[in-house]
Amino acid sequence: MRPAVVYELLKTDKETGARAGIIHTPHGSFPTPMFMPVGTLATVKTLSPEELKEMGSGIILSNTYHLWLRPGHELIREAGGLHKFMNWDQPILTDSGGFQVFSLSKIRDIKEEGVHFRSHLDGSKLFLSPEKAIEIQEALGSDIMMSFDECPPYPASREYMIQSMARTTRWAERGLKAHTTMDKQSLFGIVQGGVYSDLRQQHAKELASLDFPGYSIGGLSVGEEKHLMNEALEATTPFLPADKPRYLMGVGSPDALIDGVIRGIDMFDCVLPTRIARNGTTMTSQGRVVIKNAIYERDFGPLDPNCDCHVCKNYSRAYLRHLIKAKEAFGIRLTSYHNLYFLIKLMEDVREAIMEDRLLAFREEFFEQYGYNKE
Ligand SMILES: CNc1nc2cc3c(=O)[nH]c(N)nc3c(CC[C@H]3O[C@@H](OC)[C@H](OC)[C@@H]3OC)c2[nH]1
Repeated sequence: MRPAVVYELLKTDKETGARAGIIHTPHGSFPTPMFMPVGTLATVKTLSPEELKEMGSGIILSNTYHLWLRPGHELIREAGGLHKFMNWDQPILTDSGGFQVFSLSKIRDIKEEGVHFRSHLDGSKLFLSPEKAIEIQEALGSDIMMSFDECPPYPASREYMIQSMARTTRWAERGLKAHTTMDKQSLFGIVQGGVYSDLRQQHAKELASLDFPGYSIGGLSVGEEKHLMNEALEATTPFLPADKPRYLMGVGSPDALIDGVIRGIDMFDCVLPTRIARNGTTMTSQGRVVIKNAIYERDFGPLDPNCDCHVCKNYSRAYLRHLIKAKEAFGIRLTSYHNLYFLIKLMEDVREAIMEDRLLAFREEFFEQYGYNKE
């Protein structure tokens, strides 16, 4: 079966094994490494599809769990699918809902057939399974779908992890069977294993043998220390096929993105840039700027003098500070736009460094400028 998602590897950085490539999907192609804006409820909060295209966002995310509960996947199917519903004609990636069940709903009961839980909206009884997660994502018309998995709580014992991984593999196989109703495959397997390197390697090999068109690395960015995430990646990516994309779920901050690319990751998502933007915290080439800080009251310069986004070219720190303190919606739009632009541009700069075999030098310089080395 020809997969709908095809990875084209263009270059591997000589020093690190980091990759530059292109991912082709039914709704178009995008360059990697790529940061993917999160649009949980079928909108990247406060920003329009036109603005997302303008900033270079090649693909956005939406969330199966949330859209299933509200407005419902059948409604979106009747609307002609998620692309039409939200007026986004480029690639969309959706999660399987597993993570949200475990992170949002209090009462849940995990069984072999799936997870019984209550809606976090109205407490109604719900049931999510590998087959149901495929049905919802196909109704949405997602270009890249996630297998239904368990993202175990952190920390989890080895015994729990071994049982959970085995069930996640069985669920992944059920998803592959349920998914062939589409004429092409666009389902990613999700590698678990917590912070146990041997389990990470084992699960990567297990899922690699199922020949998915792409692989997500789950179970991370759940509170573990940065070095444990990096070690988990080092135990995982070498055992995933080099000709398939790797997506690190829920990551993240500028340093974690660069360190993930160095360890063979191609795709990232995180709510961080839009979440911190809502209280006026921004990412700039000189590190974080918390715009509500009084030092910016009469700072009529750009948010980031090294950024060429329309926010940094047209608005001052003093104006942004005024809007955020006044809780003006336009202020949140501007900080959200800039933060997403910053991470998408960072991935473009990283991609260029890979093409020129100078990623470690880039990392050194970026960390210095951003102020990471001061920590
Ligand atoms: C923050 N740290 C983090 N670690 C994660 C680990 C997993 C995991 O092991 N399995 C699954 N299935 N999902 C995970 C997710 C959720 C990503 C989604 O969560 C949504 O963002 C909150 C977004 O939905 C638009 C995104 O869609 C792919 C994680 N998020």
